[in-house]
Amino acid sequence: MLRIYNYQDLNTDDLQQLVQRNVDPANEIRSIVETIIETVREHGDNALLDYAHKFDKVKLDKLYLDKAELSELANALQPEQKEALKTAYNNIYKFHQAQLGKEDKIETMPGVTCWRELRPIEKVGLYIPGGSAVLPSTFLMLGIPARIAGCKEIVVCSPPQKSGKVNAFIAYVAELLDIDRIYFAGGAQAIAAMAYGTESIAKVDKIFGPGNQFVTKAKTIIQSTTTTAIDMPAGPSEVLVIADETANPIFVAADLLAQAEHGSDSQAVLVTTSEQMAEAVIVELNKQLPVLPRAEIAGQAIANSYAVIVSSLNQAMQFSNLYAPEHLILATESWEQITGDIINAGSVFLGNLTPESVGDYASGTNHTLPTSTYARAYSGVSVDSFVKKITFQHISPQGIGNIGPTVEILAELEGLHAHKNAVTVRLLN
Ligand SMILES: NC(=O)c1ccc[n+]([C@@H]2O[C@H](COP(=O)([O-])OP(=O)(O)OC[C@H]3O[C@@H](n4cnc5c(N)ncnc54)[C@H](O)[C@@H]3O)[C@@H](O)[C@H]2O)c1
Ligand SMILES: N[C@H](CO)Cc1c[nH]c[nH+]1
Ligand SMILES: [Zn+2]
Repeated sequence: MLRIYNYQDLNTDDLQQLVQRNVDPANEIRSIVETIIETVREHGDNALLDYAHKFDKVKLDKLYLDKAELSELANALQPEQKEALKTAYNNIYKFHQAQLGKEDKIETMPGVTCWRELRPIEKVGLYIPGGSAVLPSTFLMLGIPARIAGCKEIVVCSPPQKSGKVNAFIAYVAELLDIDRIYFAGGAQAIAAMAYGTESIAKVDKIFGPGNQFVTKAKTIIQSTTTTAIDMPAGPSEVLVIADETANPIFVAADLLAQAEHGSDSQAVLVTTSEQMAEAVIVELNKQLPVLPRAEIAGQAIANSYAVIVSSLNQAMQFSNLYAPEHLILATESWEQITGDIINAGSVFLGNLTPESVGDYASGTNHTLPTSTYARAYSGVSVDSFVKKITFQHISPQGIGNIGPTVEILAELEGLHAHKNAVTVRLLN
């Protein structure tokens, strides 16, 4: 069950150690992933077929499903299941569509005009996890902003299921998003295939999507070794709940377990101003955990998690900013007083009636979020992730007279005379 720490007993080193997660000290995962990447690079589709057999225990006779096959699979859904996916689709679409705001042109000096225009990234690769649970919600979270941005080519990879197919929910989302094919490739091999290209799978410009430690390590490796970019490291799920005496321990325990059930390497942290709250949450965890179908996985994640007792909500926020959680829940009626102090978090859930699960599925925000302290520097996926913002400038006859002398002096002080001359010739002619 949850280990309990007292914030006041922790020194700086203890705190640094406590907030570390998913470390790969002996580089075991790195070395497995490097071998997989090299093998896919050399052997292309054949390597993908072999890895599907080795890791997913599926003997594939082909590497993808096309539109007609997906459509047939999607027929198996019940009307209420389709409705739920459509509601999620509509909310996510609405929230992301609003991110496409147009920027004004700025005249920095008379006759000197600068502005930015969006252009979609042409070829994008979406990774939809499917190891311990198949996540059609992730397909919505990646496919909707890709479509809104206007990406031309969308490659989708997901691990093959035992049936040798994808599940009907994934197939239906493919229909909603008008996707032509889904490739059967999971783990590091899928990331390598999209970064290098294979006989079947096109090389893409940027790879998106969450995944386990193999997927996340592969993304960080290909980011530094190929010309393919990535959205961010979005690894094993995590949540940090800040709770005071106004929180409901039943809700808090349920929220901790919701992320714990993703995987044994997930983490669910409670930071509370009240020792009684910590005890009440542990009582609730003991009630709720054993009846979960994924109790074993969730139990392992809870065993890797902990609670921290703090003296105030401000101290709670200090710890949370250091931890930089993927998901931050403010289980307090005073949430409005502390939201301004949030510095590092992927996505935030305010008050006692806002479960993290709404963001996972259907409120509209994106659930592909930075983990493992990367929320200190990265944002979650949005339409911005799928576009480039290209800067433009135009100089009028009046503008060259205004800006030219400044550039001549700056070029001269850097000793770059050809730069200076490109201005001078315009001023003189
Ligand atoms: N941060 C986010 O935004 C976010 C969102 C959704 C899910 N997630 C996380 O995504 C993860 C999904 O993980 P998953 O495992 O269910 O699915 P996954 O699709 O990420 O990984 C499955 C693949 O891992 C590979 N694999 C498994 N064992 C291996 C081994 N021993 N060696 C090499 N490769 C191996 C296999 O190829 C398999 O196809 C979870 O940790 C979940 O918490 C994170
Ligand atoms: N909580 C996950 C992100 O860490 C997203 C997800 C998908 N389905 C359920 N949850
Ligand atoms: Zn979740």
